[in-house]
Amino acid sequence: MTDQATPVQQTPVQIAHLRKVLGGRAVLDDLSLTLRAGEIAALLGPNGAGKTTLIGCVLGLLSPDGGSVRLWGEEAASLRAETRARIGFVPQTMTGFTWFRVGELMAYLAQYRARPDDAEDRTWEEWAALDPRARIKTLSGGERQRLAIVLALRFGPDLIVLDEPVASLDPQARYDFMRLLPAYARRTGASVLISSHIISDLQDIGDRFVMMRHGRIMLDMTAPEIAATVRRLSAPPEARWDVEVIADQGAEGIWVRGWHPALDEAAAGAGHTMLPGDVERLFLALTR
Ligand SMILES: Nc1ncnc2c1ncn2[C@@H]1O[C@H](COP(=O)(O)OP(=O)(O)OP(=O)(O)O)[C@@H](O)[C@H]1O
Repeated sequence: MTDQATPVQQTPVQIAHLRKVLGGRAVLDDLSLTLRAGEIAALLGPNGAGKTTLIGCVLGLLSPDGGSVRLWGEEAASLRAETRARIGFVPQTMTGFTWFRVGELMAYLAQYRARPDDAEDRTWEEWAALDPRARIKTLSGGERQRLAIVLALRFGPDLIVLDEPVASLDPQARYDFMRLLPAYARRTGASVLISSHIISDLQDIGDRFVMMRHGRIMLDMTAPEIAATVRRLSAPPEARWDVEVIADQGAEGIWVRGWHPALDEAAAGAGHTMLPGDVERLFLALTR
């Protein structure tokens, strides 16, 4: 999706025709995606779909083999330091820094950030509830993940990139985090790109759902768009309905896009039973 009205310098992430080859294979292929200011994009895809590779390209850790990745108009792989300081990244698992104590690492990394923000510091530190004197090597997996989240968010980033951030969190921490994160985005106007396999979590917070498979984007829609324009039909649609088949599950049904209410009567008359689109069912159909 592109937005002609928004200057590229104000567009947090603009990816055009991205191609990334790893191990002699195109892991990302002709992938285009735009993330606007204040938007939360949920990145969904089965194992190996290319989500982490895409995130690596957004963070400039991987260079494109084709196409471009721009953050606020700058090439992701060669951002200015002040632009890089606007990004918070939460990795799948936090490795390294194990010899530090929690409080020491926070203080150390604080020196490198452009805009310390005491209020944000407190919000996230209270959520994480970590002992600042604890050595990182003694933290549990979930506690390390809390630390990774605090380190990424406490300095008020304008773009937050999270790669499967909640898998190791306990239910209460995950529940609270999934409320704090969109509240932060609303409060600050930050944009969020978050990947997770826990679709129910993303359903509550995502403005847009970007579904990937085999290195390509299969679908990029908002939840209301999915509800309004996607249907599962019990039989193939008639050609004159002018809808696009996006997944054919045979006896389980056929998913179409481009539905509109005027077709309801025709479908009922032709004996179709219909199921409205929802994020989880659609994802499962598209990635089966
Ligand atoms: N350095 C590499 N060399 C070769 N292939 C790689 C390399 N890194 C990743 N891949 C392959 O690229 C594909 C995409 O991997 P990626 O980690 O981006 O997927 P993912 O969607 O994040 O998966 P998951 O949900 O399992 O974390 C996989 O098939 C993986 O094996």
